[in-house]
Amino acid sequence: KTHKFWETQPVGQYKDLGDSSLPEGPIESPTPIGEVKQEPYNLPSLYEWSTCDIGSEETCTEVYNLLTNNYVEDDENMFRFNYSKEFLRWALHPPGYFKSWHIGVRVKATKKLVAFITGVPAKIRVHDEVVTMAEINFLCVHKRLRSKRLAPVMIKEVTRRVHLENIWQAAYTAGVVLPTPIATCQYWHRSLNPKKLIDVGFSRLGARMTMSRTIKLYKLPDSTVTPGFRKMELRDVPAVTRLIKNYLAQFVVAPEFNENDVEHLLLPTENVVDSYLVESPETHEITDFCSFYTLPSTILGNPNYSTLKAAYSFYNVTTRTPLLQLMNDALIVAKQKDYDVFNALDVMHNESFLKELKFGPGDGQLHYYLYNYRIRHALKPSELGLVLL
Ligand SMILES: COc1cccc(CC(=N)NC(=O)c2cccnc2OC2CCNCC2)c1
Repeated sequence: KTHKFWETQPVGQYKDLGDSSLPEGPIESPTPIGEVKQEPYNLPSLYEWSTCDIGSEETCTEVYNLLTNNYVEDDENMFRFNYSKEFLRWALHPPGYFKSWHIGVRVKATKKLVAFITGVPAKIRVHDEVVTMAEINFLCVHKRLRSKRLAPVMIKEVTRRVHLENIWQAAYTAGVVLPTPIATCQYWHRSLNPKKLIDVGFSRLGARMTMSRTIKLYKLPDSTVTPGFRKMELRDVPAVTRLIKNYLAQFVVAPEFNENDVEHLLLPTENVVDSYLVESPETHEITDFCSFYTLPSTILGNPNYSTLKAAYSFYNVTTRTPLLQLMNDALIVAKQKDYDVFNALDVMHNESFLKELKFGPGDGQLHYYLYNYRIRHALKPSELGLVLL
């Protein structure tokens, strides 16, 4: 497949594959700040750039509506991600965020928001190099404006604005293969409400399986089993930060979290992110942690249901409790909170529980990418300690 745009960018190129003489690390050197293009890239004449203040209720609603109607769908176009407004405010306002990296495209004549792309700053370690990067997300072009080549100019514009803050690398994911993935992950789903999942076509009744047998197969206990398992609270931030920093150190690519990051990203926020920990009843030491974020999907064209309530595995750490048992408690809590499905990628140590906890493989893959940073060999998913929203 020809990638007219990506062949012009500082990313691993197919022609470089196998050329182990190329060093790991930045592909291009930083541009002297005075030489970074000061003015925005040109858009087609009908459109204009519009920095979006997600903190504004009106603008957040415009972004929400654009994504709700035009963002990523599954391969069979049966579901579309339906990020909530509170999720968008949370995802786009991490410590140190730049409003200028929340970029919209509007129709000049009507001011209608028709496209969007975002970046947020994050410290990502690659092997033992900690690099400040932009995490790029929410690239969305209105369905009616597809194949007008808007995406390349939006990617160049967010790159320009990231460069203006003296940041030269980025991380992003996509369901499509571009030059060149640093890792390719499989996604898995654990049914919590199998009857609804089958009704809406997310799952199919197994061969030689009845509906009642299927409901029984996925049944979970009413309450969690690990002694000391409880919701994370503000007072837990220092201990959880220590726990997660130590745990993520084992992966080749992983975020470097400080206490501010942990407080923002992992402290429970209603309908956005849930996190639990195990506090030893004897020593009161915090030994384990699990978390998931809430990303519903609109169900396209089903008469009985409009929304799929999905939990996405986020960061999970064990030092005492078996990961299998901790994750089963996460499933139990998600079921208690009426989620229909619990999704996970095969990153970190997730592979060790997926099959045993009755996850089924999804029908797609999620590819991870770094911009302007070469990694000599693609990573196994188990070497990846980074979960993007
Ligand atoms: C069930 O509704 C869907 C609506 C749109 C797309 C997909 C399939 C899909 N593309 N799933 C994932 O990318 C995925 C599957 C498991 C875990 N995380 C995921 O993606 C996350 C991380 C990347 N940004 C989107 C959310 C499913």
